[in-house]
Amino acid sequence: MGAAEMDLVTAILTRRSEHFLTDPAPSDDEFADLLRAAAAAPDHGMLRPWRWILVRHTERHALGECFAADAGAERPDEPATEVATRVAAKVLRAPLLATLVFQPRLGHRIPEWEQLAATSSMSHALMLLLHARGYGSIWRTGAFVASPTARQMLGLHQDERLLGWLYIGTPPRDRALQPRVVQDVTDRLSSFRLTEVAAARRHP
Ligand SMILES: Cc1cc2nc3c(=O)[nH]c(=O)nc-3n(C[C@H](O)[C@H](O)[C@H](O)COP(=O)(O)O)c2cc1C
Repeated sequence: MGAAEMDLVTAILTRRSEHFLTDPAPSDDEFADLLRAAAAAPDHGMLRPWRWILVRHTERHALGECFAADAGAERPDEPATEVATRVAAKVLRAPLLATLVFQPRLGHRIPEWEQLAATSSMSHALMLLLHARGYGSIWRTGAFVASPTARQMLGLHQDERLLGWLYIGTPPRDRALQPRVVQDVTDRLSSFRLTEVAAARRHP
């Protein structure tokens, strides 16, 4: 990883979900390289309870057809062919669709929610690393994470859960890299004071 890459605060504040992405996307080797770094995210028990399935090129169309097959059943008011065309085209919004699969170790001493937290931490780290390299990404979920057709085509096991897709590619060239307006979240912050506990005990 090059030292010239963006500093951490800049990367965090300038990363945005990118809705329209084009070539180039990272190669398989570059993706693996970034993933090795992202996998350093905190992971209780170091279980790495996840895997990625990369979908590119014409394989995207096969995924789009899975989405269309499942969407058609859910939208009876719209003509089926229109639904199919619209939904199938969604996969063309980026050259690389990295499928995030959660593989919880069931019955493990590390609870499932902690495994999910570790997976989410890794995914965010990966988005930041992609951004620092000049790529854009967006984590997309929606109803298709439950698509039985997509699950079957991608070869998911029964205990695995689809957490969605990182759509990855290059953002438009004129995309301004403005740091976002930092939100005040101090209302989500408090400091515990022992004196308050003592007061509550005295006056319950
Ligand atoms: C788990 C997860 C699922 C998401 N699913 C979608 C989605 O299905 N469609 C979408 O447009 N954005 C999706 N997003 C992106 C959020 O909408 C986006 O992060 C949010 O609007 C804030 O924008 P920002 O990432 O540019 O800060 C998802 C984000 C996360 C973390």
